[in-house]
Amino acid sequence: MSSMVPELKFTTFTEIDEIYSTLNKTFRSGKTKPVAFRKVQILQLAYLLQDNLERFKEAFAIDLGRPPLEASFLELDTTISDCKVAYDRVDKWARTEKAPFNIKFAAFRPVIRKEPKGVVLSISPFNYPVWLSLSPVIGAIAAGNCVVLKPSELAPAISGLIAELIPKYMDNDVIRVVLGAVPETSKLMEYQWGHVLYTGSGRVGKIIGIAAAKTLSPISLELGGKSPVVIDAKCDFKIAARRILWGKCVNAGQTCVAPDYVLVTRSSEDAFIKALKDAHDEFYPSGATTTPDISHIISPAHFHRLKNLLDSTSGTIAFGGQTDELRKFIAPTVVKGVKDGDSLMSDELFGPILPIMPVDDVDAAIAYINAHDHPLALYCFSPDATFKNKVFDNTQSGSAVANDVLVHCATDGLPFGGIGPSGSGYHTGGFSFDMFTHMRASIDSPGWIDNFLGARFPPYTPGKLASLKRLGTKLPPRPHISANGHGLIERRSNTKWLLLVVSLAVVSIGYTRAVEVGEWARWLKRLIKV
Ligand SMILES: NC(=O)c1ccc[n+]([C@@H]2O[C@H](COP(=O)([O-])OP(=O)(O)OC[C@H]3O[C@@H](n4cnc5c(N)ncnc54)[C@H](O)[C@@H]3O)[C@@H](O)[C@H]2O)c1
Ligand SMILES: CC1=C(/C=C/C(C)=C/C=C/C(C)=C/C=C/C=C(C)/C=C/C=C(C)/C=C/C=C(\C)C=O)C(C)(C)CCC1
Repeated sequence: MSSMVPELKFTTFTEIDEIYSTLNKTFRSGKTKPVAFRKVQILQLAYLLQDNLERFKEAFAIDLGRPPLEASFLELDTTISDCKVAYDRVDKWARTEKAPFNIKFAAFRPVIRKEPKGVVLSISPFNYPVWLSLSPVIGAIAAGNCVVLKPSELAPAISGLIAELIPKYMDNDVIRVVLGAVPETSKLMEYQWGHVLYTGSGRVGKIIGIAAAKTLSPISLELGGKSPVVIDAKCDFKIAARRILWGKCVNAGQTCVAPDYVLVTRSSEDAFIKALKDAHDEFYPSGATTTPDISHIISPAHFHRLKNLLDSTSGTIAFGGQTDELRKFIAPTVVKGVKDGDSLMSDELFGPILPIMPVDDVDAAIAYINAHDHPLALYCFSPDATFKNKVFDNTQSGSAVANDVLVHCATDGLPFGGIGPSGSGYHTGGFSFDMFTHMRASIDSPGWIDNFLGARFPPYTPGKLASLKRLGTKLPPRPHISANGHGLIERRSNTKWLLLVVSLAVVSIGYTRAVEVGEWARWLKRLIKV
């Protein structure tokens, strides 16, 4: 490890106890409540990154062999941008919100107070060790919480750097980093938390979910899965191939929303693979095995997992396939003719291997997707709105992305999250703020309301019941259910309102006329007198 990168020293259990108790004390003191305090912390976090870009890039190279461009574009810039968005919008996010106007309840002056949940915990994975560690911290701080961050032990250079810099830039009584692996995370999960955000594999997600249930800590799970790509034979293969190959090769495929596999019609399989090969040769003109533009696999265990999957496939390697155990390197590899049940189709790949599964048509592609867990992302490349709608309307996934990959994660204003086995809960921007915020319902009831609501008090009488019934809800007309089971909602008749408007118009015109006639009559009278 470079001399600039600190050694990873795991946090002891005694220190974890102290951290939990200090942060709870801080939260109870109300220190994190003023929005101005939160904004200072958010800005400090942005400068933590901006002042140390070179150290972070170096740490990325150590942990993941990550090319500096990918480190900047995908993580450092994205996280700084998240800080700026939160800094600019937190005043608005944190503002007490009025409930939608409803004449029945208006007198209560109902509002939603945006309150922090308390001391929250974020457990992050190795693959995007800056963005997935610090972006949730931004949301948690913006929402006025105290935070414990547990970054991944598999990315020791980045996690160590974060642990070194957080105390230098941020309030140590409000945010702390716990370094460690399974024992330290298990210890953390013994406490009750205002909220737990877990980002990582579904396997560990289950363990964390069970632990959170024991203390009734609310939890969001950001998990993974196999994100499919559906290719329409009519799409521009050159554009589709470049984008898909980029999404597969970025961070050596170790991206939760990486395109996992491609579903393409049989007749287009070869043409699409040719487009992928052209993109590959354009990206890596002197070959993929020597390029500095591909990250390495995080650990020997993951390298061997991927190599075993590749060795056991029944598909044919169209290109790539080179591996180097010493460098934990796997070349971008496209495997053609992959069938359901293949080793490459069993689990999320999380590596630079792209299986191509030929299908008869788009219906077969949809059927395959629906027979498996809802993915974190579903990609569809097509110029045709009918094709895209067919794919998206008949499937479920965390996100539905047409004609690109990955960039939706960083698209301002969109929630990022899975569905079912790919996760629950949403983060980034205002969605992170909401995740770490308690929406505290609040009303202030005036005394005079009992003139209308006094009937709620015992002794209960038929008269009181009838008067409360008058306040009840009036439903629209009952829907007509047709033979095929579909319901038809009858349009509510507007005659009543029309009659009211017409009568008002008649009365006001009549009145004006009457006034005018009166004026004329007075004028005539005066004339006759003269
Ligand atoms: N949905 C998302 O936003 C998202 C983002 C990135 C990664 N992921 C998923 O994360 C996975 C890869 O990341 P990973 O390998 O670092 O995940 P992981 O589940 O192995 O580890 C994540 C975190 O959990 C901790 N952990 C591991 N085992 C534990 C245990 N038994 N008990 C308690 N804590 C434990 C680790 O220390 C780490 O901090 C992939 O499945 C990927 O799809 C999801
Ligand atoms: C330049 C001008 C203009 C155009 C601007 C445009 C078109 C800007 C487009 C920017 C885009 C598309 C940026 C995309 C960024 C995508 C990123 C950073 C993706 C990040 C993905 C991540 C972090 C994935 C993470 C996955 C994880 C964590 C899973 O494990 C105009 C046209 C506006 C005019 C002015 C000039």
